[in-house]
Amino acid sequence: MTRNNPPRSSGRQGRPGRTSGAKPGQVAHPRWSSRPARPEATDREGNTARSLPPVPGEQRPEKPVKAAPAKNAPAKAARAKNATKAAPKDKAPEQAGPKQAAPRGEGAKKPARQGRKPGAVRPTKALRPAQPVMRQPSGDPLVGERYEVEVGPVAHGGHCVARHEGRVLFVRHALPGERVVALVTEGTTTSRFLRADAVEVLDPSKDRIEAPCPFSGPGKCGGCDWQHVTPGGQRKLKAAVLTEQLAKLAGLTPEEARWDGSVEPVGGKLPAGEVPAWRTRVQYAVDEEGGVGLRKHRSHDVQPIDRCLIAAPGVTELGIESRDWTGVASVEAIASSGSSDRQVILRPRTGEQLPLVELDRETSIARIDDQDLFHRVHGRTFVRERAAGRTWRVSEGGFWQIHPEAPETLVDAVLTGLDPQWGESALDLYCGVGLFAGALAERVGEEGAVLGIESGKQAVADARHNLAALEHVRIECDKVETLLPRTGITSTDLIVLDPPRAGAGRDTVAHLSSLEARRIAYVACDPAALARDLAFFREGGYRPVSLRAFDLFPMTQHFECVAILEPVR
Ligand SMILES: C[S@@+](CC[C@H](N)C(=O)[O-])C[C@H]1O[C@@H](n2cnc3c(N)ncnc32)[C@H](O)[C@@H]1O
Repeated sequence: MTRNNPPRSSGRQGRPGRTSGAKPGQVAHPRWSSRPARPEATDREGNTARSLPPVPGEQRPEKPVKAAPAKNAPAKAARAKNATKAAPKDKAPEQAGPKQAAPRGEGAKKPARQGRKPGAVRPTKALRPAQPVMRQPSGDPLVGERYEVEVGPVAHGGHCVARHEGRVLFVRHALPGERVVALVTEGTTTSRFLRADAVEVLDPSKDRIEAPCPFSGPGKCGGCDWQHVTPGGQRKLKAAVLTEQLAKLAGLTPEEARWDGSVEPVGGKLPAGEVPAWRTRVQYAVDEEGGVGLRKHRSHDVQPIDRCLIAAPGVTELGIESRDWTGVASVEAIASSGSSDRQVILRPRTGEQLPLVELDRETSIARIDDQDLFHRVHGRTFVRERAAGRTWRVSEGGFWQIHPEAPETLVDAVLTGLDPQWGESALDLYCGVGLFAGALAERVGEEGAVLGIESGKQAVADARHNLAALEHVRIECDKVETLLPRTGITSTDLIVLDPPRAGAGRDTVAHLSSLEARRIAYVACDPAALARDLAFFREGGYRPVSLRAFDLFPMTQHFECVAILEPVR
């Protein structure tokens, strides 16, 4: 059992965090050394590696420690300014109030709302969450209309396409070839398309099954898209989406993309009706009564649940669903698959104090404030994961693949595709806590060089910690599109890029295409962004020589791809 005992002191204390992961010039591989990397790259706020915030879990000095001697006074002054700016982030967590997240049904009384503390600083306007601008849709509303339709092909986004009297409908909970009654959930007479749910299936597909999850279905939880589909049927849908996106956005057939047309199952094939419990990170929403659930599709409404079937056993055993979370807006549960580490990250409702949390297992607890800053409440500020022969520290807010087998699967696909050689130089872009950088570094050896770029400061601190023993790895903190042109690197042997859902974009792809890499591995979680960027790579003289797709998000529309590109000769 874990209780988030209020922190005793007002801040983390001790020695300073690690400074730069590599000495200037240390990774200057011959092919990069024509214009060496800047000795002190800065992140987008002007911090250098030396002025980055200390690493949680390591100790920090009570007083600011003097930065290492600066080469020039202005840089030193800028660092000092940044250190001052960063100070509020390291503020001590407030004392937790006397409230308790008791098991639901124990009748915990709601304490009175707490007002703003005297002297507390109100966030500036820019820091307050933006209010969505609600546009009044034109035309007459069609929500609630029911149309009998023939369901057409699956589309990117977890729905199928149907038509009714010339109007396009995106229908969820349907399957291609089915005849269904579609209930319109969004749209008007002037909308380009309508959104709808299949509420009655008149002619079912052979891939349809009874959804194993009682919270899945029209108007219910938005977490899974394909609960009503056999595992094989889900992978066929994903393959159809990838085929369509490649054709539409890259002008490529599966053959031209060097893809065998399959989405590979991960973690063994399951019989229809069995749900893989793969989700090692679950973001729960909390309703007005303090009950947890998951968000409904395209809605802030909460679908109360008593269990999420795709949650990993390590998440389920925390017993999150059986507690009263009054005063809390959201609960994120993380169960490491590489260690016994468990972490729960709570976001209190505005103006509410954090309740005292009791869970069914030993768990680290953190709090996120109104400005999205993390505060340690109890235990560690990170979880430890295992992959590619290494232990990885992943701090709060840092990226780690959710499926327990994803890191190994993707590292294997990347290394197989790139076939790194001893002494080669490599870039790991959008490197997170350093997963691919670490795997590449082992292969290229100390004669080689690996540069990782990542914009998240804490992820960078984790990556530097995780790869501290590898002298030929350097991690820099900034946006790829900002830093890469400033590194002075004009060529490299290998590139891995694993961008967020939006992809890398035209300018970054153009820059990467100019680096004369022998091979590029593109790890993609969005098939549309991948296809668009493959078209940009073609403009830059690169073509896919292999493409693989992995079902790393079973029961949902999502999947992961690894494309290996080579220069067109
Ligand atoms: C899909 S994750 C990949 C992380 C890592 N490769 C892994 O597998 O664990 C994308 C990462 O890119 C970072 N990121 C997002 N936008 C970025 C940008 N413009 N420049 C650099 N990093 C960025 C995110 O913080 C995140 O860590």
